[in-house]
Amino acid sequence: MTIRIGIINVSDRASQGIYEDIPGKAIAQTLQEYLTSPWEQEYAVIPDEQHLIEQTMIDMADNRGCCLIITSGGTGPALRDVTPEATEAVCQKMLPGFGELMRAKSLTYVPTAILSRQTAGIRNQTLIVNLPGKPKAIRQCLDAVFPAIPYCIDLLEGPFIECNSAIMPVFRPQSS
Ligand SMILES: Nc1ncnc2c1ncn2[C@@H]1O[C@H](COP(=O)(O)OP(=O)(O)OP(=O)(O)O)[C@@H](O)[C@H]1O
Ligand SMILES: Nc1nc2c(c(=O)[nH]1)N[C@H]1C(S)=C(S)[C@@H](COP(=O)(O)O)O[C@H]1N2
Repeated sequence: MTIRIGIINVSDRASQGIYEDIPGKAIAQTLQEYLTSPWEQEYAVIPDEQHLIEQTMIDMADNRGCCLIITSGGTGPALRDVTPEATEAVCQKMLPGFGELMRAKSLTYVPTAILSRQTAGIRNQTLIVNLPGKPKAIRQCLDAVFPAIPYCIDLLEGPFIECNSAIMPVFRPQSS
């Protein structure tokens, strides 16, 4: 089973070319370091438009076979920040522990971590995880939650993801 992972940078400015797409590239770079299994990426840089975010997530999950979609940006309190709303709209189940853990870890770096409403959820067999848009937040948040992601994808009957244990200590319960 091919491991296909979707990366979506939600940013008005990056999508207009005003910012370089640093967060999206940081996600791809981090996954490249973590995974020893071969994987392919689906990639998008889009503005903070809820309908477009939902359509991009649906396309990556339903048509392009992504077992995992990671978003960056649009999780804060600003008027145009709607990534968590889009995530909830396309998911059947939410996994609030992801947001709780990422905020807790992020709080050790910046007090404004509480401003992120980042969450995670499941659409059919696809796990969707939100990260904040700050480039530094990408690695900090992924390091916190990625140990549980391969097992989550096992439970969704997706592909078996193997990682470099020195860089990413994945945890799978013994009984699995
Ligand atoms: N390429 C980048 N270089 C430097 N900082 C960045 C970059 N992309 C994002 N950031 C930082 O992360 C923050 C959040 O970015 P994000 O794009 O999610 O939200 P934003 O500030 O609301 O941008 P926009 O209004 O364009 O959607 C930015 O305000 C900025 O401080
Ligand atoms: N690890 C980490 N988390 C972080 C930050 C950060 O710099 N590092 N910035 C916070 C800030 S300032 C905001 S406004 C929120 C939301 O960011 P977003 O709208 O770019 O998603 O993420 C928060 N979480």
